[in-house]
This record gives sequence, structure tokens and C-alpha cells, in this order.
Amino acid sequence: MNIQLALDRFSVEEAIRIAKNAEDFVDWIEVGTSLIKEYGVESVRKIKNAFPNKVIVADCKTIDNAYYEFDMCFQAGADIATVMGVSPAATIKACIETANTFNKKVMIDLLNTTEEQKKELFQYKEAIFCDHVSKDEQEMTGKKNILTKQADDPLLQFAVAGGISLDTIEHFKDRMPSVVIIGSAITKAVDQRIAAEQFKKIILQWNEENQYENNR
Ligand SMILES: O=C(CO)[C@H](O)[C@H](O)COP(=O)(O)O
Repeated sequence: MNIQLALDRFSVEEAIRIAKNAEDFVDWIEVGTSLIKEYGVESVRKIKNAFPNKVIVADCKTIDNAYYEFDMCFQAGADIATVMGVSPAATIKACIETANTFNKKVMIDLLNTTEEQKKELFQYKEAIFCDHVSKDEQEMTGKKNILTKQADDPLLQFAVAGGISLDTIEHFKDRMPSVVIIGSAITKAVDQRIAAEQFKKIILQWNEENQYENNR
């Protein structure tokens, strides 16, 4: 299971400083939607330059104009770019095609998708599917992602996002998503390094237990 550190609502310089604090304990670094909207695709380039050995996720949340936006993110150094699952089928297809051209990956954000839409999206076995509770839902209803239902297809890769904290991470132990996306619980921590280390310790422990179970 990989930890993706989500960097949102900071300047690019602040985001880099925070990621430096946490870098030893996170696997992937997300250039948050707010950074891309505020500072453009240059934020992706700067963060990739600061962390050339990390997987960089551009959370561009594309919903249209996919060839252009994905091309821009991959040219800037993103390894993965995100598209909204509610987008037209043509948009999803364009994202997959562009990612294939660059030998990169697509993360499909399942926010607000119906079961029918999900079924359609799950044909893209090469994508990562993000089960997501939005910031607005978190702020207005207090809802946090504690993992609802995932597809049973073991070939699909899942990410989870939305208010995940040290108090709620235990909910993911059984389903073991490929990626756990953590923003505020690290970025707003008094000591970001310690917070990231605490998440990493829990996940390493789960990985070990899983390995033990698989080898039995
Ligand atoms: O995509 C996002 C918001 O749309 C965030 O990256 C995601 O929700 C993780 O941040 P947090 O842990 O603070 O919720």
C-alpha cells in the first residue's frame, strides 16, 4: 500500500517544504487541484524537480479537454494524472490514450459516480480508481472516507481519499487499497514528519502481516 501525500491550499514553496518534511515516509506526492488551479501546471514541474524520485500525481481533476490537459501534466513531469469518473466516455478514453502515449498512468476519481458509471469505468483495468469523499462533504456533513464498497475484481487498483486520519485509517486494513491519499492529517499536523512516520509505521505493519498471511 502506497501513501500519497496530498498538497492542497499552499503556495508551491510551502508545499515543497511540507513534502520535504514528510518525504521519507510517503511514496507518492500529489500536486493538489488547488495548487494546479492557483499556480498552473508549473506547480507540477516545480514539485517534480524537487522530488525527481517520487511518483508525482497531478490532481488536475480533468472533466473535458483531456488530450490537452493530460499532455500538459505529463510534459510537466507528472507520472499520474486524474480525471473525474463522471466525465463523458470520450474524455476518459482520451486520458487513457494520452497516458499510454507517455507510458504514464490515469487515476479515475469516482466522486459522485453511479454504480452504472463505475461498472463502465472498471473496463480500464490499467487505471487506478479513487474512492473519494469530497472536501465539501467533509466540511458540511463531517463525513470522512471509511471506505464504502469497492469492486470485487482483484485486478483493479484502488486509492482512497477524503479526511483520512490516524483515527480512521484502521478502516482500510481489511481491504488494503493500493494507495491511501492523505492530505490534512499530515499537512496540518504540528510535526508533519512525525505524522507521516506514524502512517507509514501502520502501513508497514499491515504489509508485513499480509505477507505473513500470504506465505502461510
Ligand atoms: O482531492 C482532494 C480534495 O478534493 C484531496 O487531495 C483529498 O481529499 C485528500 O486530502 P484530505 O486528506 O485533506 O481530505
